[in-house]
Amino acid sequence: MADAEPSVVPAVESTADDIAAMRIRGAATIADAAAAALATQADQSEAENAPAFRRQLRAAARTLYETRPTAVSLPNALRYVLRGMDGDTVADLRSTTIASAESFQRNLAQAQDKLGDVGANRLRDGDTVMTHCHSTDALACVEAALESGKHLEAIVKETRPRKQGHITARQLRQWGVPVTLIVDNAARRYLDDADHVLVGADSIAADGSVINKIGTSGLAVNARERGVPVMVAAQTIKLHPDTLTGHSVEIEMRDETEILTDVERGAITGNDHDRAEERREDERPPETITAEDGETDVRSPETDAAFETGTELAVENPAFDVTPPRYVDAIVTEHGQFPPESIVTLMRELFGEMIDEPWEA
Ligand SMILES: O=P(O)(O)OC[C@H]1O[C@H](OP(=O)(O)O)[C@H](O)[C@@H]1O
Repeated sequence: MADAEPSVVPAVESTADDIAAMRIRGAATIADAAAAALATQADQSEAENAPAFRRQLRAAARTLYETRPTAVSLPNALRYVLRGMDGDTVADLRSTTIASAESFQRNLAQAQDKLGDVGANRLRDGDTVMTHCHSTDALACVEAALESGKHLEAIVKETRPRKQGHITARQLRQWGVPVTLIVDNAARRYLDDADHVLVGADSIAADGSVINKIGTSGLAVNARERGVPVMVAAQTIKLHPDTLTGHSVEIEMRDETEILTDVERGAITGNDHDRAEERREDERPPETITAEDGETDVRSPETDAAFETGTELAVENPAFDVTPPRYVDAIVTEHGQFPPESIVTLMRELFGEMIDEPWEA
């Protein structure tokens, strides 16, 4: 019989729920919360011996890992913390794991400050930046520029469906930056007023592709056409090590309810109660169909399809897209700025070729 999954402390479960529901969101913030949750697991573990402690920490990491698939900062955080777990006793394992989580969180904050200084050097006094979504790495560049005395203005894309642009607008206004909020579809029109497009990243692939909030790639293509440079602010925990060995980055598909309420769905389909899973079983075609001549047919994909016609509505809600490196001018990290095509050298230096998944061990 397989061993039961080790229990994880409630704080880990609630952090995982918050990440999945995007109450905790943003790649760096997710990484920070995941490291904190592992520290809490270590602190509150009641494991009786070292192997049991290790199993619990791995289970906690798996619980966090399975929340959202795209931002690589999450597995990179889990790897970092679990690599620091060291010792032969529960006491040693506890203290080293907590120290490792704290060290990760410190590095995260320092990296953001450093990349902010690098990014700020690209911004001139009087520039206008166009932003997409809400990125703490991107905002760190603006903050550093403001602190060095530069005056900036911002055109902030709303960023449907979750409107994280509103968070960006609020933060920029608190810093005294004049903000023009626009709907996503107005971006091309306002690019003529922008000196930079400034975005963050959830993952960066070895070829320099940038995986960021849905809408980034269209913005970058339009910016290239208008001659506006695109700057991606991404500390190195956003570099996706699996892409060094040919893996691609999974794009998260989120629930359609972020786009459509049930009432809106009903208005489109003409059906007030149109959720497929809620359709009453007696509305479905029978398993067998008796034709007028008495012949009996088994229900087929064709008859199912006919039933669906006119009632089903497909809604797709990808959370991220991929911007090819040719549309990106610079990736700004805590190690300096890189043309996207050369980011692979930094990835090799930081990660090597082989990547483990310590939560599976
Ligand atoms: O790490 P920082 O720069 O804060 O955020 C990076 C990215 O994380 C966000 O994803 P989501 O809102 O969690 O889906 C956005 O796509 C943002 O650009």
